Formats: sequence, structure tokens, C-alpha cells
Amino acid sequence: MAGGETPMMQQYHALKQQAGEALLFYRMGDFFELFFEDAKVAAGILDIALTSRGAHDGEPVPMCGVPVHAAEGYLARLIRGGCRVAIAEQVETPEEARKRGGSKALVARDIVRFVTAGTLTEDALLDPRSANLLVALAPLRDAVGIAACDISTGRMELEECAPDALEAALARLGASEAVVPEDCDLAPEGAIPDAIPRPRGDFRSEEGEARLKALHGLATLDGLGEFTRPMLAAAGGLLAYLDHAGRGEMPFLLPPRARGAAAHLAMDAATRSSLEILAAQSGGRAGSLLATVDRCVTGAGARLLAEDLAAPLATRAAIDARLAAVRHFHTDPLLRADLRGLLRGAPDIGRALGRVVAGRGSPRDLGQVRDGLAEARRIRDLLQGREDLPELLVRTSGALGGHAELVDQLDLALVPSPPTERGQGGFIAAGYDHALDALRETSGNARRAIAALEAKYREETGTPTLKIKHNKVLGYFIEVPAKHGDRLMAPDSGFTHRQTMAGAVRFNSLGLHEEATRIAEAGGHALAAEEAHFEELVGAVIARREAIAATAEALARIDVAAGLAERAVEGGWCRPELVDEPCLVIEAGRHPVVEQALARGNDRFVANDCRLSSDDRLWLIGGPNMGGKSTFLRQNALILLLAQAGSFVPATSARVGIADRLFSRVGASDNLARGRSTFMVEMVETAAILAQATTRSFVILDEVGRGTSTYDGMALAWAVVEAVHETLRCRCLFATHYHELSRLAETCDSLSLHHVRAREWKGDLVLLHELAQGAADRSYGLAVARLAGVPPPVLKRAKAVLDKLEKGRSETGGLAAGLGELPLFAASMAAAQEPRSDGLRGRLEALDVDRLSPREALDLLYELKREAAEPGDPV
Ligand SMILES: Nc1ncnc2c1ncn2[C@@H]1O[C@H](COP(=O)(O)OP(=O)(O)OP(=O)(O)O)[C@@H](O)[C@H]1O
Repeated sequence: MAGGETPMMQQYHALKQQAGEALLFYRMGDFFELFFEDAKVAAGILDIALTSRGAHDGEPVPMCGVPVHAAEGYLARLIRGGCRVAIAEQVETPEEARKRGGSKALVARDIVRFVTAGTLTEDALLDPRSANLLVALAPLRDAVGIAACDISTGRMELEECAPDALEAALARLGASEAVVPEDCDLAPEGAIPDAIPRPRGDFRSEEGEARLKALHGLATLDGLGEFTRPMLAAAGGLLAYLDHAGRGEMPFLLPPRARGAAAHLAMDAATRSSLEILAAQSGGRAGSLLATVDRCVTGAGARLLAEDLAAPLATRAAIDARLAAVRHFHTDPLLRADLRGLLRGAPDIGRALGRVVAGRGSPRDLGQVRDGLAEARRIRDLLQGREDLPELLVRTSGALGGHAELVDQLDLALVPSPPTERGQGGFIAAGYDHALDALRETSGNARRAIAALEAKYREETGTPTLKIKHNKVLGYFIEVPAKHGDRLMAPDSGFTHRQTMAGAVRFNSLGLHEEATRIAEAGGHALAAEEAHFEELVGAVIARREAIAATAEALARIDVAAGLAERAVEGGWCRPELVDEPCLVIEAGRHPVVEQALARGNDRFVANDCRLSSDDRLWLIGGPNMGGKSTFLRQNALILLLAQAGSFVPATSARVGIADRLFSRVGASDNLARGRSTFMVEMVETAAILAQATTRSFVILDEVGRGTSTYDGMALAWAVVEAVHETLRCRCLFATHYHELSRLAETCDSLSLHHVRAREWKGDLVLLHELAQGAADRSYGLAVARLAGVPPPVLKRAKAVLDKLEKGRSETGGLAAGLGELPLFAASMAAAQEPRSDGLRGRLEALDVDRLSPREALDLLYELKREAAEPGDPV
């Protein structure tokens, strides 16, 4: 700290040190000020003026500021800009400071909260249709614990995964903020770009267990589920960070749930992005599967749907339970319409509750809890009056009620539309508290008395322009235009002069003072009474927080089921049949996103069948560019994903064998940001499939190998198809341009050939988008190029080159000449794995170790080593 620093700057620097990397919002009166680098960063992001104040080390101090009343909007922009903000408030009034340290004393300030992307609860800062997750990662031995929470609704989940599955787990969660132990290098590059390092000691399992027990007042966690050490270590890191961010004020957290990996369909980051599940590859929600499927009428429903699609299920009973609920709403349009009507009016009680429990609730939040719970009860009545309700709906509707007492209390206590500001009062309903009513009556009477005074003074002074006004500085006062001022200035007028303005003079009077005092006193007491009621209502809500959160979750689940039913009716979707054997039999399947896009242009989507089964599990699909190969591949992956998420699917019938993992590699996309070439990405992703897929997986591969030279590409594609067929033995759709691969059908029993149809008509290419049996008869590259507007001279030249190449092919047998003589994949794998026999191995095998003296053993070891190092030795 510089020696000549003002006390304020000293205080600032001390706070900034605590704030660390976060921008420091330093409260000064009605503004939050930022200084030094913080000011430059904030001014840049917020596009506000950068000024300066005083000097530090002889240099002017850069400064910018935002008004406190508008701080939320600025905070939102800073958070979106990737910043974290520490809020330093004045923790005493200037009067208190003066009392404490004399007239020049500096008001004490302290950081009261860190605002970060993962710790938001404010409505204005959150997207109503997306969850906002904070995650903590704890590597422990050979596993990583993951703790994830959404403090806007209190949901918390713990899971554990292998380090190489971390990237996929993070891709599923899509957290807005992550914390990790300092000096840990588990981050798969780029997966958690801005992870915040926190003290290692926070990430200990004992710490996590102790914090969870303390938070939920439990002696043991056994009742909540089975938590592993890595899970608890991650929970420790998460809770410690929340404690730090809230400066000891913990946000709302429900008891954590353990997530088992086997319960869900696993998908890695590349699969998620290529299938465009929650976001299109262009970045936004528009064009994603979620956007096409989502018909939820509440924000909470939309959030739950996103979660369902991000983590589809892998157990039949759980999927069937969801499907039965969707079917119930699907077959009953009236019920669906009524229900959705009620849901539409239900406020987001999950998030309102989150704010209330975090101590940031407003009267409006209490009103939302009241209205949401009342609506939930209506929905329960609607559902529970019905017969043959599926089990999931019985269970969820059971969580909708039980709040009658609280709703009654809130109903009586609050006005119909309570304000977001609680400082002004006015939210407690008349009739709830007689003393409060009396105080309001008093101030109402006094207001009327003031109006009467105004009339009286006008008459007495003969000044019809006399007015009684009110402002923050003077309170109530009497005002007359300057030219009438003298009349009231007279010593015996009964008025006392207060202020002379350019065109008016202001006065006080005894009568006015008395009434004003009555108003102020009654008003102050009324505010205090309302505040006390607010606290008591908040207490009542907090006491039932877990039941309210369960209601919020039940409402979301019902909204998702009804929304999926609505979507199914709209698109003519069917209920899939889930089975355990590995098959995928889809009749007239469609790609929901492409179909919707085509419909906008009045184009029709051509539906196609898919029939994968144990003895026909690999389809090789050829055909022209733009023919619809990628679309077919993806639509089947999406149908499987939707089915396992518990949704109806865009097909006339679907029999889906439950998959454990879904892999999608569609096209080779550049990932320059991560410093890998197109082909490298393609191979890394293919390697991941070959390493991880099981017989229960479903894989779609689109033109693997196209990112390199023809020979290399075809050779790789060939070997990958063989490996999928022989080793992985999983269901797979494989699109390719390499005609030569069709020869694989001769050696691979469970592989069949298919193509997307096209026709040339009067020299033009007609793409039928229709899938047919058999290999593609020819390629249509030149025809597609013509369609795309490649100039005729270029096409003509290409045609000449093509003729020449084709002639060469027919003479030599082409690219695949000689491949027929290749040993089968299984045989070549067996050869590769056969134990190598050589001289060294032979000598070692023949050795009787027990009969060697130590000296002989050592000599022999030297000899063997020398032999091993000899050039040309096969070891
Ligand atoms: N079944 C279908 N019905 C109607 N239109 C379709 C269908 N399938 C694909 N299309 C249209 O054709 C376009 C190209 O489809 P797609 O990308 O699947 O072709 P492709 O065969 O994979 O092409 P390429 O080999 O060039 O990658 C799509 O954007 C869509 O507009």
C-alpha cells in the first residue's frame, strides 16, 4: 500500500485484495464505483464513460460507476461478458461512522456477496427456460467426483465418472461456472475453459460430508442415497465455494441426489454437438432438437425437458413410466388443454422459492409461491378426479397438494399483486392485521387533513395558487408563487419561512407539521409492521421448502409430459416400444428438425424405414451428395434419443432396443479453436468410438475418412467398418461415398447395403431422398456440382477426367483391386494378437529360476539384456 494513500483508497485496496479476480463494486452513496483495471474492464464491456478520480502513485486513478438502482442490468452484462463481481456495501450509516470515529471517519464497507454466473438467483439475470448450473470437480484416485447444483431452484446432484468420461459429463451438464481444486490438471483441454481454482482443502470427502450434514441438519447421509468419496469431495468443494460467494449466506439447496452412470444413455461432447440436441451448431437454441420438441408452457417445464434430452434414460421401467404419462395426455385432448391452460398461469415457484430461501426474496416472490401452489392444487384436483391415471402421474400429482394452510395464510396476508420492492410497504392486505389497518387509517386521515389544510390556507391567505407539496428533503411544505410570498412572510401570519426559490416561496405551519408528523410516525410504524409480517411469511415458506420444491418439480414433470403429448399430436408422432434386445426398427421415420424446416417452405419430408437387428446390425449407406444420407443417420439417432428420453417419436412405429451409449460422427468439422485439423478431429472421435462402444451401443458414422487422401480414407473407412462389425458388434449406420466398401458385404454377415435414390431426368439430377436396398449404382458428384452452379466448362473438363479414370478402373480393377485377397478382419486381428515367439522368450521359458544362484541369475540378466539390445532383434 502506498504511504500517502487516503483512508478510502486503503479501504478500497483491502477489499480488492479479498475480491481477487472479481471486479469490485465499491458502494459510494447511490453508486457502485469501480477503480483501476476493474474500471477499464467494466467500462469496455458496459460501454460507459471511463473517468478518473484523484491519483495513485502520481497517476490518475481510472474510475467508472453504475447507479445502484440500475445495478442489476449492468451486472447481467458483466456476467455475460465472463466477469465475476464482488459487491462491497456500506455496512454502517454515515451517522454511525461519525459517532464511531469523528466527523472525518470513513464509512465501513464489506464484501457482502460475490455475483458469479453460477450463483445467480435474480429473475432478470436468468433465462427462464434454461437451468443455470454450478459444478465442482474433485479428482480422487482414478475417478472424478462431480457436484452440480442450480441454486435458482435448489437442485443438487452428485456423480462420479472415470477421468476420460469427464468431458462427456460436462457436455451433458453445460454448466455456466465450474470450480476445481487449485493446481489440478484434470481439465480436458477446453472442456472447462474458465474453471475457478479453489483451495485443495475444500475438496476433501470428510469436508463434503460434514458440510452436507450441517446444511441439512442430518446425523447421517445414508437416507439420501449412496455417495462415493469422490462425490462427497466434490460436494465439499461446491459448498465451500457457495459459502465463500455468499459470504456465509448459503443459498437454497435441496438434499443432493446421487446419479448413477448406468441409468442414462451416455453421449460424449462430439455426439451432442453433432446431433444438435440443446443447441444448433451455429450456437443458438433455434434449429436444435430441443427447440423443435419443446411445447412446454412453463419455464420450469422447458428446463426439465432440456435436462431429459441431455440425459435420456437407459432403463425400461423408467422410460415406460414417462411414456405412459405422455400417452395419457395424448389420448385425452380436453384434459391436456385444461391442464396446459392452468399451467400457463402458474408462476415459476421453484425460482421464487430459491430467492426467498437465499434471503433475496421480495413480496412478489411470496405472491408467486402463493399463486403457484394454488394452481398446483387445482391441477391436482383435475388429475386426481380421473381413472386409470398412470403411475408417474399418480406419484407427481401426489406432490402437488398439502400446502392449504400456507396458501391460506399467504392469501390472507398479501395483496393480489405484491410489489418487487419491499421497502415501500403496501404488500400486506387490508384486514390481515388490525393494528396495521389502524396505522394506515391514521396516515390516511392525516393525508385528508392536509388536503383540508390546503383549502383552509388558500382561503385564509386569499391565495388560490397556494399548494401543499412534499419532497424528500423538506418533507411536507406550503408553496406560493413568489409574488404572494410577502403575505405569508408577515410575522403574525402563522407561517414560518423555509426556502425561497426563483419563482416560489416555501413555508411551514404548525398545523401542517402536526399532520406531517402523524403521517411519518404512522407510516414508519406501518412499514415496520409490514416488514415483520414479511419475515414471518418468509419463515412459513422456508419451513415448507422441500415440499414446495417437490411441487415445483411435479409441475415441471407434468408440463413436460403434456408438452410432449402436444408435440406428438401436432407432428403425428407415435409411442415407441422399448425392448432390451439390440434392434432399431423404425417405420416411416422422419428427422423432426429437417421436417419442420421443410414444412416452412411447403416441402414434404420423405419418410424412411430403418431395420437394424442382431443379424443385420450394420447398414452401409451410399448415394449422391445431398441425397439425404446424413439426415437419415441423424433421424434414427434422434428417434432413439427421444424414445429413451420418454418422448413419442416422429415415425409411424418404432421398436427401440435400449442403448447404453450413443455415438454420432457426422461429417468432419473443423475444430481449429482446439488446434486440431479436420482429419485429426475425425480420427480422435473415431478412436473414442472404437474404444468405448459396446454391443448395446448405437453408432452413426458419416463419411469417416473423407478428410484425407482417397486411398488413406478408404482404407480407414474399410477397417473401421470391419472393426465395428467384428469387434464392437453394435448397431451402426455408416454413410460413405466409397463404392468400394460395398465389397464388405461379401465378408461381413450382419452388414447390408443401402442407398439413397436419385434419378437423372433430361440431364438434371432428381434427388428422391428415398432409401432403397442394395449398393448405389453410381455416383452423381458431377450432377450435384451442376445443381450447385459449377460453370459448364469446368463440368465438361471434369467429365473428361472422370471418363479417363473410369476407363482405368475397369482395366485395373480400380481402387479396391486386390482387396478380395485380404485376410478377414477377424483373422488379421487374431494374427496381431498372437503371442510373438522369439529367441529371448524361448530362453526365458526354458529357464528354471529356482536352480540359479544369485550370481548366475545376475549374469544371465546381463546376457539377456545384451541380447535384447542387439540390432535387428525382434524383441
Ligand atoms: N428424407 C428427406 N426428405 C426430404 N428432404 C430431405 C430428406 N433428407 C434430406 N433432405 C434434404 O436434402 C438435404 C441434404 O441432405 P443430407 O445432408 O442428409 O445429404 P447427404 O446425402 O448426407 O449429402 P452429403 O453427401 O453431401 O453430405 C437436406 O438438407 C434436406 O433439405
